[in-house]
Amino acid sequence: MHLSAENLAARRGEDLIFTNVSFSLSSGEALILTGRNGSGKSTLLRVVAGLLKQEKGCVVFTDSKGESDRPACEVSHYLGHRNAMKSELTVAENLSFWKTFLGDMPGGSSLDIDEAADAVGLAGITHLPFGYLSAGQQRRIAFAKLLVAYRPIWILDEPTAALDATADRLLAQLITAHQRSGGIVLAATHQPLGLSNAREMRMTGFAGVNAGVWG
Ligand SMILES: Nc1ncnc2c1ncn2[C@@H]1O[C@H](COP(=O)(O)OP(=O)(O)OP(=O)(O)O)[C@@H](O)[C@H]1O
Repeated sequence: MHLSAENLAARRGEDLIFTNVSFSLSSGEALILTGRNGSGKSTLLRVVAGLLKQEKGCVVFTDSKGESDRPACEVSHYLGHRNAMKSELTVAENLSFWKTFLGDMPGGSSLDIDEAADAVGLAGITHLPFGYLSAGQQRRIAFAKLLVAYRPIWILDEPTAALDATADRLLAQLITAHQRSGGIVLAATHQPLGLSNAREMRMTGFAGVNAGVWG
């Protein structure tokens, strides 16, 4: 399995945010995007997740059979800045929705709702409305969404935002387990995630790009 990006460029509004961004990740690998605020980390993640159309370049996912006919967004979990949960619904209802909506892909397995809540250290509160949870608890449950439906690629934007040190370690363990089972991780962060098999790519925005590339 393989995820690659070739010469990506992206625009937000009128502004060109980056050009010529390439990477290549195989099963079990992680790429951590770092860089100052506004350098384009979220933009790159959104392009790979299929939420934003790139200006140039391409993203290619190749499955374990060597086939590249599925877009990366179809085989990815995307955890953005927002948690994508309904405040009025209980934790169990939110996770059940995502489990049913996303379903599993071939090649891996998922947890049931209680197992996923347990995996993020929040067993026993799945009956509560999501809106009652603290910011860190909400983030943990947003992470549990990744566990209730199998996707080989995890795209994570500031996954540790609002998390305490225990949750940081828990999340690193879950990411590591995903990598060990052959998964690929692409994450943006300002804090070290404590992953072992991870490379870093520092985003610089458009500032360092040579003039003239748009010829
Ligand atoms: N919808 C939009 N329209 C116009 N410009 C945008 C839009 N969204 C983001 N931008 C700009 O794109 C640039 C890159 O933003 P992006 O969110 O990718 O940065 P980032 O590296 O993730 O930053 P941070 O570390 O603050 O999360 C910023 O200058 C931002 O102002």
